[in-house]
Amino acid sequence: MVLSSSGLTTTQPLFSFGLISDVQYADIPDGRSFLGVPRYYRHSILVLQRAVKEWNTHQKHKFVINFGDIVDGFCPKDQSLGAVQKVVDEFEMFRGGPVYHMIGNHCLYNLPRSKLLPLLKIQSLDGRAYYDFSPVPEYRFVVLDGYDISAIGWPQDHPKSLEAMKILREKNPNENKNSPTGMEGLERRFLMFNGGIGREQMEWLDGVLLEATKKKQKVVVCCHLPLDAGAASEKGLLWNYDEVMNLIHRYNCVKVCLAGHYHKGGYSIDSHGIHHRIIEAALECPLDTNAFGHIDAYHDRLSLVGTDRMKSTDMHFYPTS
Ligand SMILES: Nc1ccn([C@@H]2O[C@H](COP(=O)(O)OP(=O)(O)OC[C@H](O)CO)[C@@H](O)[C@H]2O)c(=O)n1
Repeated sequence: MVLSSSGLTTTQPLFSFGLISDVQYADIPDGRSFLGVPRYYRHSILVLQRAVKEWNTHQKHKFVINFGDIVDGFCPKDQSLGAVQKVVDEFEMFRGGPVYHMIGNHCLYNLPRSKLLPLLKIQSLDGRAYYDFSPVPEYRFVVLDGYDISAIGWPQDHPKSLEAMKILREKNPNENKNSPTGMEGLERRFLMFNGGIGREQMEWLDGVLLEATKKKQKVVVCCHLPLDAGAASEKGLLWNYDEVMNLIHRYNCVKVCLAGHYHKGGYSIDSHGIHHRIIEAALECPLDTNAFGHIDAYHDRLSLVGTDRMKSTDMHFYPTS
């Protein structure tokens, strides 16, 4: 406990970290999404620069998490490598500790995993992009690879690509597999710009949650793709979000799931008391507006302190026996 400037006692967080999502930078003029929402491709890197400056000013953040889609799919392909490097370099200006990246669909429109993962410093075998880390003994972060089973990012004849195309052919009747036309409700998630978690990653997740439970750690699950329909459009959900959540619900250790992809942002608490917070996109910030923030982590809650378009959210953990 410390005394605040108002004279009230406050509890110090165990640790803090910065967060930002969907920078989707490209050196191209402003444009719009498929559905007509304005996108500010050049301004988004300025949002990131302001974020890093603020995180450095705080001098308390232990690390930063980038929730994916570092560069936009409209980035001219001969500029992809340079554009990703340019955004990574901006993240590297963070002085407090490591920056943890995850991959999104727009990253994969630009570069194959073999080029992308080293640039994002995601150490992996065979192109896998899932990992975990524990910044303090009380907490564990799990970063999922939502494009493990995906029709983008793997060579066309790769087993994971073939598995993804099979799912899309079975689930999506449209010729354009990015289109949800004629699909109903939650089935609308079976779009090519989404993906799924494969069996091996599910087994790995099971092992991490078991170990975290034994160590009495609180777990924060991070994925580019949202895991709860209450917090995002069904068109943005992980294909097998239901299987992943069924696994997570078998344990009591996961307290919060954080994601990007659904640019508007969102928030829900699911039937097991797990908080789902979707992070507002930096890409959709008009001139001189921002969408970044930081999270203060306590024993009993995560408190997201957002800037501008990123809403602040207090996530108190559901009591477990
Ligand atoms: N009905 C649609 C929607 C999109 N597309 C094409 O799919 C590609 C990806 O779309 P985009 O909106 O850029 O994807 P984001 O990751 O930025 O956003 C995801 C959603 O917001 C999730 O809720 C792009 O080439 C679109 O033109 C399409 O063909 N048909």
